[in-house]
Amino acid sequence: MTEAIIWTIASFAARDNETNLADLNTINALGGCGYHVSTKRLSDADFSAELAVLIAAPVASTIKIGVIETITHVEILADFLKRYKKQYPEISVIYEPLSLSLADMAMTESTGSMLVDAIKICLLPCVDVLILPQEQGSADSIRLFTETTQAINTLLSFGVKGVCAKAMTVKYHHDNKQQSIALDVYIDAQREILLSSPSVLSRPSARDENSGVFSSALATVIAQDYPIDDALVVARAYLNQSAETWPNNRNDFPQVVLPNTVLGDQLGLVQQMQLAYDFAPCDTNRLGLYPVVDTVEWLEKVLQQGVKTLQLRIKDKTPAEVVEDVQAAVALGRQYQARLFINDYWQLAIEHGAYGVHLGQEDMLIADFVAIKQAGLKLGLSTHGYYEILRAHQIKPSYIALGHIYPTVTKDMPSKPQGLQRLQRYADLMQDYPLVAIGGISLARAPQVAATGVGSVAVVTAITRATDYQQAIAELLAIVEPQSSLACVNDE
Ligand SMILES: Cc1ncc(COP(=O)(O)OP(=O)(O)O)c(N)n1
Ligand SMILES: Cc1ncsc1CCOP(=O)(O)O
Ligand SMILES: [Mg+2]
Repeated sequence: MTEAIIWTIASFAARDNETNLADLNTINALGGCGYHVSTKRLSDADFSAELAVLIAAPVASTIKIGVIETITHVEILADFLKRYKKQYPEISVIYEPLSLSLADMAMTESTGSMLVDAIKICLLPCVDVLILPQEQGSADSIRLFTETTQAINTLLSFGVKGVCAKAMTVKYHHDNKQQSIALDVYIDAQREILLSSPSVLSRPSARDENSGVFSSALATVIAQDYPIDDALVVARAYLNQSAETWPNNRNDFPQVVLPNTVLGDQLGLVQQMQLAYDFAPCDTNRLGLYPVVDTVEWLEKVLQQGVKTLQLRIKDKTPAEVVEDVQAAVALGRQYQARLFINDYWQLAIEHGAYGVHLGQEDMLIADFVAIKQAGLKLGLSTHGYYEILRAHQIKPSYIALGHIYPTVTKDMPSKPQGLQRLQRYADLMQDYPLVAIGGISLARAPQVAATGVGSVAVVTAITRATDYQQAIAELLAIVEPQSSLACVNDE
């Protein structure tokens, strides 16, 4: 893994050393390596010279910008960033101007401040993520939320790629009591993310919101190649804790706000999803070896080798053609007392009484989760990182699948492979769940995957393309289920 290099460029009117230290501590705590340029009291020529020195430092993965005090510094920096981004298009620029408010920044006409105007015109088009504090004025949460999303959309029109309005205090009603939470709202062209955390007052150990630590944390996580949604979640968890380590306590992580929840309803989120919560638990937290196959013939072959968790994943037939396969699959699952999951075809799974269904993130928008839950089927959900794991956790499925761990030839994946370190982090964070690792897991890789503590390893080609599938299953079972008791599971 290449080193995560973060450059920080800022001038602080007060508390310089304290703030710079907080930045660098954050970067170190989260596994990055920071290089800092302080712009304070620098002449324009000296500022340009400092930036030229930075060019000689190791290439940045992300650049964090804090307070920039003068119009010419803004112009010099914007010019520098434009040139640097041309040379290194992968680089991300995170900007947290601290003293500027969302409302001021989002004004379309001039604010009367030439500095703010210069920031909007010159700097924002070079910025990937702008982080602004939310004004705490309104007692009406829905209005505050609506105004915030409008302000963010205005800012996006200035050319910044994504905007996060951070730690907005939202009051809402739950169980006849008024609750107060801190809400982060992030919007870019592809996504809108809402994260809720306990209010700052109820978290005495939380870090100072106005110290620039959020953007340093975000920059450091992005520098390690985490996508923006995951980086937001980790940065928020870091702010919510006091420890100077990568966050790993679930209490510190935010909750993803979904429609059909008390908070989601009160924020006026549109209900596109038929969501249900708290699915039937699996009969074990350790689902063991989990072959995923595309024919009834393969189901029977793996069942004959003692497999107790398996999935029928058919991608090349019409729904009508699949009916008989699902029927036969359910019958086999019963005969072998195995946990049979049906991928995608949740209606057929309900109709024919499968043990469970496996669905992906996109299915959350279209599948009827209420019907799946009411039918008593177990639900497995795919996830591809922190954000999706927390989103799945809101629904409390029967298991969470974590993927893809290694490159896979079986499915075109839009995301990058997670790798073992991330898998270990997810396994530690979600250890109370049945977890399934999937994607590119070969016989040779299975021991390291199992050692992360996930109770189940799902494979396709490790079995279906093995020269001797029976031997492959025996060896995989020995790795994943060393103390397998082969308990009956369908006699409930
Ligand atoms: C155990 C397990 N994990 C993940 C997947 C992938 O499911 P999904 O995201 O729905 O993608 P498709 O399999 O439908 O292509 C899975 N099937 N099983
Ligand atoms: C269905 C699926 N979802 C994520 S990776 C994957 C395919 C896993 O197949 P293989 O074990 O052959 O990499
Ligand atoms: Mg699917």
